[in-house]
Amino acid sequence: MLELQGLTRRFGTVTAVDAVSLAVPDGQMVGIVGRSGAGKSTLLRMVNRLTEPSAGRVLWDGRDITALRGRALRDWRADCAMIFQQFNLVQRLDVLTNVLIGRLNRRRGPLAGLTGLLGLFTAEERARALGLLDRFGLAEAALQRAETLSGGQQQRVAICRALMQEPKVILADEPIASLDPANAEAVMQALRQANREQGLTVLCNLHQIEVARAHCDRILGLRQGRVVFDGPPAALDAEREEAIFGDTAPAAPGPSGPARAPAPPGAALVR
Ligand SMILES: Nc1ncnc2c1ncn2[C@@H]1O[C@H](COP(=O)(O)OP(=O)(O)OP(=O)(O)O)[C@@H](O)[C@H]1O
Repeated sequence: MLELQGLTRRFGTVTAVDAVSLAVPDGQMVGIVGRSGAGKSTLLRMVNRLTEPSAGRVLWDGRDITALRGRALRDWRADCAMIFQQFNLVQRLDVLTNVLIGRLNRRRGPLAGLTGLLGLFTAEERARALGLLDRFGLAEAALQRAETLSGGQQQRVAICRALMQEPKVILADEPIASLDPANAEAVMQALRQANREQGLTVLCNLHQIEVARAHCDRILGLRQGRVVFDGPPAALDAEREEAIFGDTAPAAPGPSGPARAPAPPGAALVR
Protein backbone atom coordinates (compact mmCIF):
# COMPACT_ATOMS: atom_id res chain seq x y z
CA MET A 1 0.00 0.00 0.00
CA LEU A 2 1.11 3.51 -0.83
CA GLU A 3 0.62 6.09 1.90
CA LEU A 4 1.15 9.81 1.88
CA GLN A 5 1.35 11.45 5.28
CA GLY A 6 1.17 15.23 5.51
CA LEU A 7 3.03 15.48 2.22
CA THR A 8 3.97 19.09 1.54
CA ARG A 9 6.12 20.92 -0.97
CA ARG A 10 6.85 24.61 -0.90
CA PHE A 11 8.59 26.59 -3.61
CA GLY A 12 9.54 29.87 -1.96
CA THR A 13 6.28 31.40 -0.84
CA VAL A 14 4.15 29.04 -2.96
CA THR A 15 2.83 25.90 -1.27
CA ALA A 16 2.43 23.61 -4.27
CA VAL A 17 1.25 20.61 -2.22
CA ASP A 18 -0.20 21.25 1.19
CA ALA A 19 -0.30 18.49 3.81
CA VAL A 20 -1.76 15.74 1.62
CA SER A 21 -2.54 12.53 3.50
CA LEU A 22 -4.07 9.46 1.92
CA ALA A 23 -3.69 5.73 1.49
CA VAL A 24 -3.87 3.97 -1.87
CA PRO A 25 -4.53 0.21 -1.72
CA ASP A 26 -2.55 -1.99 -4.10
CA GLY A 27 -4.05 -2.18 -7.56
CA GLN A 28 -6.10 0.99 -7.34
CA MET A 29 -6.24 3.39 -10.28
CA VAL A 30 -6.41 6.95 -9.01
CA GLY A 31 -7.12 9.93 -11.23
CA ILE A 32 -5.71 13.17 -9.87
CA VAL A 33 -7.56 16.18 -11.21
CA GLY A 34 -7.38 19.91 -10.66
CA ARG A 35 -6.80 23.19 -12.36
CA SER A 36 -3.46 24.13 -13.80
CA GLY A 37 -1.08 24.82 -10.94
CA ALA A 38 -3.14 22.81 -8.41
CA GLY A 39 -0.09 20.72 -7.51
CA LYS A 40 -0.76 17.51 -9.45
CA SER A 41 2.71 17.13 -10.98
CA THR A 42 4.47 18.07 -7.77
CA LEU A 43 2.45 15.49 -5.85
CA LEU A 44 3.26 12.75 -8.35
CA ARG A 45 6.94 13.63 -8.48
CA MET A 46 7.26 13.43 -4.71
CA VAL A 47 6.15 9.81 -4.80
CA ASN A 48 9.31 8.77 -6.64
CA ARG A 49 11.37 11.58 -5.12
CA LEU A 50 12.05 13.42 -8.36
CA THR A 51 10.87 16.32 -6.20
CA GLU A 52 11.82 16.26 -2.54
CA PRO A 53 9.06 16.98 -0.02
CA SER A 54 9.41 19.99 2.27
CA ALA A 55 7.54 18.04 4.94
CA GLY A 56 5.66 14.78 5.37
CA ARG A 57 6.35 11.24 4.29
CA VAL A 58 5.72 8.71 1.55
CA LEU A 59 5.42 5.09 2.69
CA TRP A 60 5.23 1.86 0.71
CA ASP A 61 4.04 -1.15 2.72
CA GLY A 62 5.03 0.80 5.81
CA ARG A 63 8.55 1.52 4.59
CA ASP A 64 9.57 5.18 4.67
CA ILE A 65 10.40 6.10 1.08
CA THR A 66 11.26 9.63 2.06
CA ALA A 67 14.30 8.38 3.97
CA LEU A 68 15.79 6.27 1.17
CA ARG A 69 19.25 7.10 -0.16
CA GLY A 70 21.64 5.73 -2.78
CA ARG A 71 20.93 2.24 -4.07
CA ALA A 72 17.69 1.91 -2.12
CA LEU A 73 16.39 5.12 -3.69
CA ARG A 74 17.38 3.96 -7.18
CA ASP A 75 15.54 0.68 -6.56
CA TRP A 76 12.42 2.57 -5.48
CA ARG A 77 12.57 4.72 -8.60
CA ALA A 78 12.71 1.52 -10.64
CA ASP A 79 9.61 0.35 -8.76
CA CYS A 80 7.82 3.52 -9.91
CA ALA A 81 7.56 3.76 -13.69
CA MET A 82 6.79 7.20 -15.05
CA ILE A 83 4.70 8.03 -18.09
CA PHE A 84 5.14 11.57 -19.38
CA GLN A 85 3.00 13.81 -21.54
CA GLN A 86 5.60 13.82 -24.30
CA PHE A 87 6.20 10.02 -24.32
CA ASN A 88 10.01 10.46 -24.04
CA LEU A 89 10.85 7.73 -26.52
CA VAL A 90 14.15 7.67 -28.41
CA GLN A 91 12.68 8.68 -31.74
CA ARG A 92 15.35 7.22 -34.00
CA LEU A 93 15.39 3.83 -32.30
CA ASP A 94 12.94 1.11 -33.19
CA VAL A 95 9.91 0.43 -31.02
CA LEU A 96 11.24 -2.86 -29.63
CA THR A 97 14.48 -1.26 -28.44
CA ASN A 98 12.52 1.55 -26.84
CA VAL A 99 10.57 -1.01 -24.85
CA LEU A 100 13.75 -2.90 -23.91
CA ILE A 101 15.22 0.33 -22.54
CA GLY A 102 12.71 -0.01 -19.70
CA ARG A 103 14.77 -2.99 -18.58
CA LEU A 104 17.86 -0.86 -17.99
CA ASN A 105 16.33 0.58 -14.85
CA ARG A 106 16.55 -2.89 -13.38
CA ARG A 107 20.19 -3.48 -14.27
CA ARG A 108 23.01 -2.87 -11.86
CA GLY A 109 26.74 -2.30 -12.28
CA PRO A 110 28.93 0.10 -14.29
CA LEU A 111 28.23 -1.54 -17.67
CA ALA A 112 24.45 -1.66 -17.26
CA GLY A 113 23.69 1.29 -19.54
CA LEU A 114 26.38 0.39 -22.07
CA THR A 115 25.16 -3.16 -22.62
CA GLY A 116 21.72 -1.75 -23.25
CA LEU A 117 22.96 0.80 -25.74
CA LEU A 118 24.84 -1.93 -27.58
CA GLY A 119 21.60 -3.82 -27.91
CA LEU A 120 22.79 -6.57 -25.61
CA PHE A 121 19.48 -7.76 -24.36
CA THR A 122 18.80 -11.40 -23.61
CA ALA A 123 16.46 -13.53 -25.70
CA GLU A 124 14.14 -13.67 -22.71
CA GLU A 125 14.05 -9.87 -22.45
CA ARG A 126 13.31 -9.55 -26.17
CA ALA A 127 10.53 -12.13 -25.95
CA ARG A 128 9.03 -10.29 -23.00
CA ALA A 129 9.19 -6.94 -24.80
CA LEU A 130 7.55 -8.43 -27.88
CA GLY A 131 4.90 -10.04 -25.73
CA LEU A 132 4.09 -6.65 -24.20
CA LEU A 133 3.87 -5.00 -27.62
CA ASP A 134 1.56 -7.78 -28.74
CA ARG A 135 -0.69 -7.32 -25.70
CA PHE A 136 -1.08 -3.66 -26.53
CA GLY A 137 -1.67 -4.18 -30.25
CA LEU A 138 1.74 -2.93 -31.35
CA ALA A 139 3.61 -6.08 -32.35
CA GLU A 140 3.57 -5.20 -36.03
CA ALA A 141 5.29 -1.90 -35.31
CA ALA A 142 8.13 -3.54 -33.34
CA LEU A 143 10.82 -2.84 -35.91
CA GLN A 144 9.62 0.61 -36.97
CA ARG A 145 11.33 3.71 -35.72
CA ALA A 146 9.40 5.31 -32.87
CA GLU A 147 9.10 8.56 -34.83
CA THR A 148 6.92 6.86 -37.46
CA LEU A 149 4.15 6.13 -34.92
CA SER A 150 1.20 8.31 -33.98
CA GLY A 151 1.24 10.03 -30.59
CA GLY A 152 -1.22 7.52 -29.17
CA GLN A 153 0.86 4.59 -30.39
CA GLN A 154 4.00 6.18 -28.97
CA GLN A 155 2.36 6.59 -25.60
CA ARG A 156 1.33 2.93 -25.65
CA VAL A 157 4.94 2.03 -26.43
CA ALA A 158 5.89 4.13 -23.39
CA ILE A 159 3.45 2.07 -21.32
CA CYS A 160 5.12 -1.13 -22.59
CA ARG A 161 8.51 0.35 -21.67
CA ALA A 162 7.16 1.13 -18.20
CA LEU A 163 5.89 -2.45 -17.79
CA MET A 164 9.24 -3.82 -18.96
CA GLN A 165 10.63 -2.21 -15.86
CA GLU A 166 8.35 -4.46 -13.74
CA PRO A 167 7.11 -1.62 -11.57
CA LYS A 168 4.89 -1.67 -8.52
CA VAL A 169 3.43 1.73 -9.30
CA ILE A 170 2.81 3.67 -12.50
CA LEU A 171 2.97 7.45 -12.21
CA ALA A 172 1.39 8.99 -15.29
CA ASP A 173 1.75 12.76 -15.56
CA GLU A 174 -0.80 14.12 -18.05
CA PRO A 175 -0.37 11.07 -20.31
CA ILE A 176 -3.05 12.15 -22.77
CA ALA A 177 -2.60 15.91 -22.78
CA SER A 178 -1.07 15.93 -26.28
CA LEU A 179 -3.45 13.42 -27.85
CA ASP A 180 -6.67 13.62 -29.83
CA PRO A 181 -9.73 11.99 -28.22
CA ALA A 182 -9.41 8.64 -30.02
CA ASN A 183 -5.75 8.23 -29.14
CA ALA A 184 -6.40 9.46 -25.62
CA GLU A 185 -9.04 6.77 -25.17
CA ALA A 186 -6.67 4.06 -26.44
CA VAL A 187 -3.95 5.19 -24.03
CA MET A 188 -6.33 5.30 -21.05
CA GLN A 189 -7.56 1.81 -21.92
CA ALA A 190 -3.95 0.62 -22.07
CA LEU A 191 -3.23 2.11 -18.65
CA ARG A 192 -6.37 0.48 -17.28
CA GLN A 193 -5.34 -2.83 -18.81
CA ALA A 194 -1.91 -2.59 -17.14
CA ASN A 195 -3.65 -1.73 -13.87
CA ARG A 196 -6.14 -4.60 -14.04
CA GLU A 197 -4.05 -7.38 -15.55
CA GLN A 198 -1.02 -6.82 -13.36
CA GLY A 199 -2.68 -5.37 -10.29
CA LEU A 200 -0.50 -2.27 -10.54
CA THR A 201 -1.25 0.83 -8.57
CA VAL A 202 -1.68 3.73 -11.00
CA LEU A 203 -1.66 7.42 -10.17
CA CYS A 204 -2.66 9.42 -13.20
CA ASN A 205 -2.77 13.21 -13.49
CA LEU A 206 -5.54 14.34 -15.76
CA HIS A 207 -7.03 17.62 -16.88
CA GLN A 208 -10.29 16.12 -18.14
CA ILE A 209 -12.61 15.09 -15.38
CA GLU A 210 -14.67 12.94 -17.78
CA VAL A 211 -11.64 10.80 -18.53
CA ALA A 212 -11.00 10.30 -14.83
CA ARG A 213 -14.64 9.38 -14.31
CA ALA A 214 -14.56 6.83 -17.11
CA HIS A 215 -11.32 5.08 -16.28
CA CYS A 216 -10.42 5.46 -12.60
CA ASP A 217 -11.54 3.70 -9.42
CA ARG A 218 -10.99 6.81 -7.40
CA ILE A 219 -10.69 10.51 -8.05
CA LEU A 220 -8.57 12.89 -6.06
CA GLY A 221 -9.40 16.54 -6.56
CA LEU A 222 -6.64 19.01 -5.79
CA ARG A 223 -7.03 22.72 -5.39
CA GLN A 224 -4.18 25.00 -4.40
CA GLY A 225 -2.24 21.99 -3.22
CA ARG A 226 -4.97 20.63 -0.96
CA VAL A 227 -7.25 17.64 -1.39
CA VAL A 228 -10.78 19.00 -1.82
CA PHE A 229 -12.35 15.75 -3.04
CA ASP A 230 -11.43 12.11 -2.55
CA GLY A 231 -13.87 9.45 -3.60
CA PRO A 232 -15.28 7.22 -6.35
CA PRO A 233 -16.37 8.78 -9.65
CA ALA A 234 -20.04 8.29 -8.81
CA ALA A 235 -19.67 10.63 -5.83
CA LEU A 236 -18.29 13.48 -7.88
CA ASP A 237 -21.40 15.58 -8.35
CA ALA A 238 -21.65 19.12 -9.74
CA GLU A 239 -21.05 20.73 -6.37
CA ARG A 240 -17.94 18.72 -5.75
CA GLU A 241 -16.71 19.39 -9.25
CA GLU A 242 -17.17 23.09 -8.57
CA ALA A 243 -15.06 22.74 -5.43
CA ILE A 244 -12.20 21.42 -7.58
CA PHE A 245 -12.49 23.49 -10.73
CA GLY A 246 -14.86 26.37 -10.02
CA ASP A 247 -14.00 30.05 -9.90
CA THR A 248 -15.31 30.40 -6.40
CA ALA A 249 -12.75 29.66 -3.74
CA PRO A 250 -13.70 26.73 -1.52
CA ALA A 251 -15.82 27.77 1.45
CA ALA A 252 -14.11 28.14 4.78
CA PRO A 253 -14.74 25.18 7.05
CA GLY A 254 -17.06 25.68 9.95
CA PRO A 255 -20.71 26.39 10.71
CA SER A 256 -20.76 29.67 8.77
CA GLY A 257 -20.06 27.83 5.50
CA PRO A 258 -22.92 27.13 3.06
CA ALA A 259 -25.12 24.14 3.74
CA ARG A 260 -23.91 20.99 1.97
CA ALA A 261 -25.73 17.86 0.97
CA PRO A 262 -24.41 14.82 2.82
CA ALA A 263 -21.61 13.06 0.92
CA PRO A 264 -22.40 9.64 -0.55
CA PRO A 265 -20.69 6.73 1.18
CA GLY A 266 -17.02 6.50 0.35
CA ALA A 267 -16.68 10.10 -0.71
CA ALA A 268 -14.81 12.75 1.15
CA LEU A 269 -15.31 16.37 0.28
CA VAL A 270 -12.63 18.19 2.15
CA ARG A 271 -13.17 21.89 2.64
N1 LIG B 1 10.27 23.88 -9.75
C1 LIG B 1 9.39 24.80 -9.35
N2 LIG B 1 9.80 26.00 -8.92
C2 LIG B 1 8.92 26.94 -8.50
N3 LIG B 1 7.59 26.75 -8.47
C3 LIG B 1 7.12 25.57 -8.91
C4 LIG B 1 7.99 24.53 -9.36
N4 LIG B 1 7.24 23.46 -9.73
C5 LIG B 1 5.95 23.81 -9.49
N5 LIG B 1 5.88 25.06 -9.01
C6 LIG B 1 4.65 25.77 -8.62
O1 LIG B 1 3.89 24.91 -7.81
C7 LIG B 1 2.51 25.02 -8.12
C8 LIG B 1 1.98 23.64 -8.52
O2 LIG B 1 2.59 23.27 -9.77
P1 LIG B 1 2.32 21.86 -10.47
O3 LIG B 1 3.11 21.82 -11.71
O4 LIG B 1 2.55 20.78 -9.47
O5 LIG B 1 0.77 21.96 -10.77
P2 LIG B 1 -0.10 21.08 -11.80
O6 LIG B 1 -1.42 20.89 -11.14
O7 LIG B 1 0.65 19.87 -12.19
O8 LIG B 1 -0.25 22.08 -13.02
P3 LIG B 1 -0.40 21.74 -14.59
O9 LIG B 1 -1.71 21.04 -14.73
O10 LIG B 1 -0.38 23.08 -15.22
O11 LIG B 1 0.77 20.88 -14.95
C9 LIG B 1 2.39 26.07 -9.21
O12 LIG B 1 2.12 27.30 -8.58
C10 LIG B 1 3.77 26.09 -9.83
O13 LIG B 1 4.06 27.35 -10.37
